[in-house]
Amino acid sequence: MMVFSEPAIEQFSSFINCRPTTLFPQIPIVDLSKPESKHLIIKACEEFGFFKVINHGVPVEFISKLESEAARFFSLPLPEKEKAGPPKPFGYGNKSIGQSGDVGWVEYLLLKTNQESDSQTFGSALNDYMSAVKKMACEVLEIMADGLKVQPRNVLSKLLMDEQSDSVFRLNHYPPCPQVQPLNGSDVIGFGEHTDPQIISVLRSNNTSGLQISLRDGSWVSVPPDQNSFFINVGDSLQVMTNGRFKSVKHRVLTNSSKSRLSMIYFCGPPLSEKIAPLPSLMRGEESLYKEFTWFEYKKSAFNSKLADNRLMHFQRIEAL
Ligand SMILES: C=C1C[C@]23C[C@@]1(O)CC[C@H]2[C@@]12CC[C@H](O)[C@@](C)(C(=O)O1)[C@H]2[C@@H]3C(=O)O
Ligand SMILES: O=C(O)CCC(=O)C(=O)O
Ligand SMILES: [Fe+2]
Repeated sequence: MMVFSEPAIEQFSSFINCRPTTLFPQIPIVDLSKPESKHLIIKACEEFGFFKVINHGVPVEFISKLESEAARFFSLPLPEKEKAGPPKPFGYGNKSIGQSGDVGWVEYLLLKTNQESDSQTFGSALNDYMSAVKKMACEVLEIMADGLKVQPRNVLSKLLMDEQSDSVFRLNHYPPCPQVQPLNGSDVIGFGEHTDPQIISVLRSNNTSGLQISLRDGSWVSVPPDQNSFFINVGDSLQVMTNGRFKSVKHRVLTNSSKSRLSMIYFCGPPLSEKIAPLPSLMRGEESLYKEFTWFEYKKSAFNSKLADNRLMHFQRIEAL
């Protein structure tokens, strides 16, 4: 059972007034089985830093098995869930996100990706799902490299394939938040606005709405949920690797008044020692917009920041501003 009680919502400070919500019907859809996918991916990353993937090859039974295991986990009594340990860096958390005081109407589980899980809770469902999603993420990154005309085509995907890859997996559960209506139509924040620090994030959710992305003009649009597809976010690291040609997408989750949302996200990170810098073949004589740094340095700084902070700001070259 979820631990959020009625009085808790009154103390809960994360409300925003953001109605009416605009839908995002023009969301780019990339069919991975089609040759034009490379052009569509580049256009989507340049325009939105976000797109939806169909014909992804992740077996539907892997998805539904993990979804039902996750739903079972989140329905356990709190002391059972807390046996997963606090989310510092891996474990179960609720309401509190990160170490800098952010809160959301969410409970979650943060998990390692680079070692076979012997989880009693999830059995083989976790490994099956993560392996299939990692394979699909590599395919997306290879098609992206083709679209960018950078070689070798595994220049990005090899960072995920590396044994030391610092990827993270996250299960988020947003219980229904029925108290929303009386509060003057305000929305309760499930997960506050932020960009993801990694290369790309691969998100799958059940059919409950809530995810919003920010467009280049600063407006927020709601992403219609689609449980049969995956959504890809451009992260800060890919912004740097493309020297700002792609921008990491600002996104957030608002709670739903009647349905719970369950999302599973694979955050594709490089090894800690990896230098995050623009890909040389993308730099036609231009200067890097960013200082040199490793993923370890970026992650350390990111994990000390607030969710909504512009984390890349500290790594921009002043001369290039
Ligand atoms: C407030 C925070 C939570 C976060 C670490 C941070 O200090 C800033 C980035 C946040 C984020 C967003 C994407 C992923 O959900 C996440 C696991 C990550 O890598 O960066 C979270 C971090 C977290 O929840 O610990
Ligand atoms: O749960 C979601 O749908 C998105 C959450 C998110 O953006 C994150 O965990 O970084
Ligand atoms: Fe995110």
